Amino acid sequence: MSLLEIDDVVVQFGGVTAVDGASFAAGAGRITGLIGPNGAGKTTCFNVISGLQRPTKGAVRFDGRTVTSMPVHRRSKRGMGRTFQRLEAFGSLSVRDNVRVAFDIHRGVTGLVRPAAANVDALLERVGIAAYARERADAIPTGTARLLELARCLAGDPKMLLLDEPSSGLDEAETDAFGELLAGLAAEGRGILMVEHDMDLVMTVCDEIHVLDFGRVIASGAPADIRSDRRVQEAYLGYSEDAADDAEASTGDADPADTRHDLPPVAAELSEVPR
Ligand SMILES: Nc1ncnc2c1ncn2[C@@H]1O[C@H](COP(=O)(O)OP(=O)(O)OP(=O)(O)O)[C@@H](O)[C@H]1O
Repeated sequence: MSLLEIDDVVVQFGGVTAVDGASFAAGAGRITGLIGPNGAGKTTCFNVISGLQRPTKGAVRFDGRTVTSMPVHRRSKRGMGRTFQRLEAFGSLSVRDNVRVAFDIHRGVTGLVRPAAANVDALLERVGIAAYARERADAIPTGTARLLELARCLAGDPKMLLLDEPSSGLDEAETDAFGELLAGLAAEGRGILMVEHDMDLVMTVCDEIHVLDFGRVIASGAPADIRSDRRVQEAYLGYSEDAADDAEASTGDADPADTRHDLPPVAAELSEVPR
């Protein structure tokens, strides 16, 4: 049994089916990617997993227990931590105080017992933002603010981290360091499930990837399998490379890949991932 299991989840918003019978799992000690084109249902799945959205149908199991109807704070207490696309830190507090408050919140302590300063500073150091400790949270760059979100989440010592576009705003060197940080967190036995548009990062760090399209899981597997999966290529590119080769062989037409500069960045990146 995996640490996190999503079983046949459906979410309908009026006439819109955002998630359409999705089932997938994410294990302890593993980095699992949840990818898919815009509007595929990734954020809605995250909301169902973390408890912000009640599914129309289906179940979520976490750490051996069905949590489908469990409120957000109880899931959090059981070891589920989440970061958001929008940033949640207290803007007027320093980076260090934001992490200090997160320790307090997770321990249910308000002001009476302070977390050891060493714990706060060690966490800032670990996620790579110690240099910003004294800065106001609303004055730091977006990428750094995302790392602050992660630090606040880690203050709760979660078994499972749900990360929504964690690398956006990071430059290449910061993204490499972030990938190493994720690998270290997984090596400690934490499960990581992340929605991420940076395909290089996803393909480098994930042990397993689930691909959503129109609310359905269209492929699950190791990065190498996902890269070459015909349905995934079709979902991102509008055609598969096998089909393109077939068409070229029969008509002599130009390779449709020549039009890839018109594709959204994520699709272009997927097509450029080395095989
Ligand atoms: N509260 C809502 N009310 C109505 N429709 C919604 C709502 N939330 C999401 N949707 C629709 O559900 C579908 C899935 O949206 P969702 O945000 O989960 O996709 P996503 O894969 O996270 O997209 P993106 O990569 O652009 O963030 C979309 O068609 C979206 O417009």
